Amino acid sequence: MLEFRQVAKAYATPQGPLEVLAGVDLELAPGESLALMGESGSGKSTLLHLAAGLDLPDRGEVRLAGCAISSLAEPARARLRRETLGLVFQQFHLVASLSVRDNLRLQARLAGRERPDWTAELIARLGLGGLERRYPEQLSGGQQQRLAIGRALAPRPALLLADEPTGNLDETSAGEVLELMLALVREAGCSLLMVTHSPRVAAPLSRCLRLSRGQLAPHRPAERQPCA
Ligand SMILES: Nc1ncnc2c1ncn2[C@@H]1O[C@H](COP(=O)(O)OP(=O)(O)OP(=O)(O)O)[C@@H](O)[C@H]1O
Repeated sequence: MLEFRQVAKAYATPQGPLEVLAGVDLELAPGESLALMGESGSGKSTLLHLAAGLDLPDRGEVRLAGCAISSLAEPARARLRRETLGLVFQQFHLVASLSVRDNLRLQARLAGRERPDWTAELIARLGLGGLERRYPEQLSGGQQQRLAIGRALAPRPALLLADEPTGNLDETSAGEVLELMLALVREAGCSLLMVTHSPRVAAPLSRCLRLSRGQLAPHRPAERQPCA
């Protein structure tokens, strides 16, 4: 589903190049869920952006759904992203001028996969029934985050990329939102790559890797190692 082959990425800084990924290999199988942990600044968001083709590696290759997304021009990357990926970030990036229902419909339509029955089911599953006509600013933080997750899943993507998807929520809402997201992902047979600082959030996923000094290594989140 997603493959990194010897991916390297550095940023130019006033102090010289900052090497964030130093030849990273990664393979995520269809339906697999992977938690990505690591200290602040270790490069987790960078890795996620490369996976989505929002940025390009300096060396190596990123393959998404069998396509070398890192070798495509931006219009083709954008198409592959629309057709294959759901993205959930800490900032919800909802369309403020569209209602709950239209936020969901827009995303599905952009991917050419609008299904009114699925939109209706999502609204119910997200606990947003009765709020379909509201605008994002008229929702609570937890409701906005559920909508952001629903919007990412509306086109039934093959892979969901999530960056601290419950980072802005209180513990109870975070637990509920996470449970809902994992259930929807499982039912859809969708793969999941999720960045998190929380061992509790990482624990239910099938695998956990830790990014440190530009390299990925297997990690056991339950042990609450220093990255938590
Ligand atoms: N555009 C950029 N230019 C220069 N440096 C950058 C740029 N983007 C990120 N960095 C640096 O690269 C490193 C990795 O950043 P990244 O955001 O990927 O880390 P992260 O693990 O996601 O951090 P956090 O957990 O705090 O969100 C950091 O040291 C950051 O300051």
